Amino acid sequence: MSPQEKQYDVHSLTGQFCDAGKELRYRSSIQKRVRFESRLALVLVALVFAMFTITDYSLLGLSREYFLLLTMRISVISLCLLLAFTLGRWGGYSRNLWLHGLPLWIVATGIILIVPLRPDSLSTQITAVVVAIMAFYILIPNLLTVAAVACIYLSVGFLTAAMAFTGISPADLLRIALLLIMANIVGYCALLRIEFLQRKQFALLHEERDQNNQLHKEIAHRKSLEAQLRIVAERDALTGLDSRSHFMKRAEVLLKRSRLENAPFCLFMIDVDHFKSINDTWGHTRGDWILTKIAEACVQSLRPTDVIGRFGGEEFMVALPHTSPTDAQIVAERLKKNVATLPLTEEMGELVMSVTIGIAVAQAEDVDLDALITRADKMLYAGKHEGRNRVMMSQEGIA
Ligand SMILES: Nc1nc2c(ncn2[C@@H]2O[C@H](COP(=O)(O)OP(=O)(O)OP(=O)(O)O)[C@@H](O)[C@H]2O)c(=O)[nH]1
Repeated sequence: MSPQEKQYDVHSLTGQFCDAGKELRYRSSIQKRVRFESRLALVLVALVFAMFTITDYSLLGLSREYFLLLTMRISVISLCLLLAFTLGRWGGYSRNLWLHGLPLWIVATGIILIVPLRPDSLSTQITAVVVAIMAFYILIPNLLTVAAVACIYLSVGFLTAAMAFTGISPADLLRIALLLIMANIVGYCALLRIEFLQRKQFALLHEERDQNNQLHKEIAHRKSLEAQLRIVAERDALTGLDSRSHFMKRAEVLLKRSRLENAPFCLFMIDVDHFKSINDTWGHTRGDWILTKIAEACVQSLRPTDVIGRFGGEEFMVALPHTSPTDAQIVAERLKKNVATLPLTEEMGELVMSVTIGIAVAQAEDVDLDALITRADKMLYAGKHEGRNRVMMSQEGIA
């Protein structure tokens, strides 16, 4: 038996889960229904008890025995109704079990007390006891153990009262005892079966729920993994800018949209000047830090609608939709200036960073980014050639 199945194992004699925690959870889950059914059963018992005052009257008339019986019946009825009210307020089925068992003891005592008061109607009372045993097991919700103990009390009490007050023969007493034993066995087996089936149903429901929860957890885990993978694929790990492939995808979309809208579009190719000497002088870690600072300066120089990515090494690219060549020139100059005024660490002293920017302006025949990149790269190369720290714009495409 797997550990999962073991938790839902039901005891073959008590009809309860072997696992105490599971048993408590089960009882809590049926608490509301049990309360309702118990209260309903108590009201019905009170009604049945009340109805028998009519037969008492027809048998005894307004005699002393009748009034004694009436007092007993009124006590039982009042207690039943009081318990119905109490169960509605405090009848938790996981903790206050005794409150659910109490009505059985009160009704059983009431039935036993009828024997000395109406000793001549024993046959009717035997029927009432058998019916009560069945009702205790099946109609009034209780644990099997609670119902069984109450039924044994009723049976033994009734037999004792019959022996003491009715002058019944030992053979008849034995016959009644056998009848009550039979009633108890049938009631016990019926309730055991009901308890077993209800708990199995509960177990199945919970197993299914557990599996669903597990599945939901796995789906959430996979989704978070996918999101992490997407971030890894779309973001440059050092600068947090778009990765090259993601930048290309986004820039292609922007270029296509600009063509459809007949709007201007520019592309920057940015390269940090003399970065090798930075690495050589200050080390790669400091070089990495400077790259992230330059990336930040670039982002701060752009509009939210512009898209920037790290092209590789110390090279960045920017796509500027809805940007005329004149505006692109202004943005590039601003970006260059922001990089030049970057605050660096004290130990770096007067070190000033610079970038060279090549700009390409989209033309009508540029169906994808390739031609634009080539032109921007050419301009970048020209800028490097002319001494770096400058903005160079391709004249192609400028009206
Ligand atoms: N710290 C750091 N350095 C990088 C990274 N990627 C590329 N580099 C370095 O950037 C330097 C680029 O050197 P070069 O291509 O010779 O260019 P440069 O020194 O910037 O000179 P110019 O571009 O001609 O002005 C190399 O030393 C690379 O190792 C990076 O992620 N971190």
